[in-house]
This record gives sequence, C-alpha cells and structure tokens, in this order.
Amino acid sequence: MKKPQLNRTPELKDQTRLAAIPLVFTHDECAQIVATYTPQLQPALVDTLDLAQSEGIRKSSAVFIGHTKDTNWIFERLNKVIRDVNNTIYGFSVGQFREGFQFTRYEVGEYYGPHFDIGPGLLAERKLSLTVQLSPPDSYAGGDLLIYPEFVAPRDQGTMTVFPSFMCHDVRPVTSGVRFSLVSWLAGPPFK
Ligand SMILES: O=C(O)CCC(=O)C(=O)O
Ligand SMILES: [Fe+2]
Repeated sequence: MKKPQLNRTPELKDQTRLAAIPLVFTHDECAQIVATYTPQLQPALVDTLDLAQSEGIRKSSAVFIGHTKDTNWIFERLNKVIRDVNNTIYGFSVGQFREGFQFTRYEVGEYYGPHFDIGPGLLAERKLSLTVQLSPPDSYAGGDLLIYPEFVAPRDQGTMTVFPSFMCHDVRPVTSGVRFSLVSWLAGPPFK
C-alpha cells in the first residue's frame, strides 16, 4: 500500500530541537563572568514561591544581572548569536532580551527539576531560552542540562545552547564540583 503523503510545506522548520554554538564566550571570558558575579549570588527562588517551596523544584544560587554599560558586551554577544540561530532554525517572532541574564551556581546536590520557562504574565513573552556553560566540563560531575524528550546540552565551556522556551528541561543534580551557567530569554509576542 502506498504511504499516505504528509501535506507538509517544505520550508517549515523543526522548532522542537536545540541549537548549540561553541565558544560564544572564550574560556577566559567565562572565568571573568564567574569571578565578577559570584559575590552577588543568593539562594534561587521560583517565581511567587518562598525558599522552602522553591527547593522542591529548584536548589541553586542565582542573581539577575541587568543590561548596563558594564554588561553591554555580554548582551551584544548573546544577541548576535541568538538572532542568527532564530533566523536559521526557529523563525519565531522575537523582540528583545527583557529580563537581563541569570547567573547561576549549582553546588553538590543542587538541581533544577523539570519545568518550562514560559508561564503566566511576563513569562508568556519568553520565546527562546539560552544557556551558556561557564564551567570547564571536567570540573564537575552530574549537572547535565536535559531538554526533553531527547537532548543533552553539550558541556563545553563557552558553548551556548538555545531551545524554545516551551520545551520541558531540567538540570540534573551535581554530584561533584560546581557548575556555573548564564541563562537568558529572548522575548517576543506570546505564541499563537
Ligand atoms: O542552568 C541551566 O543551564 C538552565 C537553568 C534553567 O533551566 C533556568 O534557569 O530556567
Ligand atoms: Fe529553565
């Protein structure tokens, strides 16, 4: 029997995958970001929850860093790369980085359980999530970023992984060492 033909437009993109771009930041730049923002870390909270409730979902330390003269070079780098990725892979309607970036540290036993980055209110405007691996891959064990159902973000230091903010993902518990990441979200009109 002839296979039924899917009536698919050839130019439709696969929007349920990740993109990994190596060395968006050099190893020295990663170390510089870690040294600059580590003193500002606080226990990370999930929106609207207190620390005890948050720890059921996420245990790590984090700080939000805004777009200023000092951080402009970081946003310029993120912006250029993520726009290229969006144009070639996702084709989403996107605007600006609206929330700054989140600098995060996961120590032994720390994790971020399965979640989406989109949600109510402002979170509805998150379109693309990005994370930069700031730690050398052999300086920690565990701590993999999984993007369900089938992807594992590359661990190489300076690599930026991009995925749609509607995809479920988690960070597995770190079992030795420390993992640092830089996370941000490119905003745009909510999905429809
Ligand atoms: O640390 C990471 O690589 C990802 C963290 C994450 O999923 C988030 O902050 O929403
Ligand atoms: Fe996330």
